[in-house]
Amino acid sequence: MKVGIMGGTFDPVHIGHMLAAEAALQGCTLDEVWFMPSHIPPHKHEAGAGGDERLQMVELAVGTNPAFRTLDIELVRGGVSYTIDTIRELRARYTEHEFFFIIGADMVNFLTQWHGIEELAQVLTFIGVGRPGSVIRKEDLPDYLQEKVVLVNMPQVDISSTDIRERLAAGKSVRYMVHDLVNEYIQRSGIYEPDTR
Ligand SMILES: Nc1ncnc2c1ncn2[C@@H]1O[C@H](COP(=O)(O)OP(=O)(O)OP(=O)(O)O)[C@@H](O)[C@H]1O
Ligand SMILES: O=C(O)c1ccc[n+]([C@@H]2O[C@H](COP(=O)([O-])O)[C@@H](O)[C@H]2O)c1
Repeated sequence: MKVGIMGGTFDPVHIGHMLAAEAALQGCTLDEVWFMPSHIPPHKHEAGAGGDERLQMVELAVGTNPAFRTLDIELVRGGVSYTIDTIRELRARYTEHEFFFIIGADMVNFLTQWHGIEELAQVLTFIGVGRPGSVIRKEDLPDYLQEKVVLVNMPQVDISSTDIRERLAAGKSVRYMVHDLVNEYIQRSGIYEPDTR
């Protein structure tokens, strides 16, 4: 089975993530995409919402799509979520699966900075999906990575979790930027309201 791992902080999950996953699923004929919230992301600020909350929002966004599922492996492991540790664990657990890792175009140019990138490039293929404002320079990557990065197009949406958190903090609507059920969850739980943190 061909599985695309969609790793992220998902603070919160938004339609850019869903469109990227769908584009990778279709563009690379994957069987499934597994959405995997990180515990502590390696290269950025710690998440605002807790792991359980981010996982719940991802579960709501994935819904009943039979090709999508959620994976709590990094939240369960704790600590900093290095992809190399995760992929080693997944390959040991699912010996028959072929793994792909889906990333936004903004991340492709920084792949060389990932922990254990040479080992990662041996055991999986990265799928880079277009993201507004990012130019993918595959030719700047070392040879061993160029052949392990596949690019797919997606309908471009200039949305980030940062924008969404800022909009919420300013009391603005994020309707249609996130799945309706995620929007309801955010409103009901108040997780991004400044006074609850
Ligand atoms: N609008 C988008 N289009 C394409 N890919 C995206 C988009 N938003 C996020 N991604 C990709 O999804 C993955 C997970 O992203 P992440 O959870 O960090 O969201 P983010 O919106 O970039 O968050 P933040 O604004 O908090 O940094 C990353 O590979 C990222 O590049
Ligand atoms: O392992 C690494 O060195 C590494 C460095 C940067 C990002 N990642 C992974 O890439 C995914 C997207 O990262 P982010 O920061 O956009 O949430 C997420 O699963 C991270 O754990 C992994």
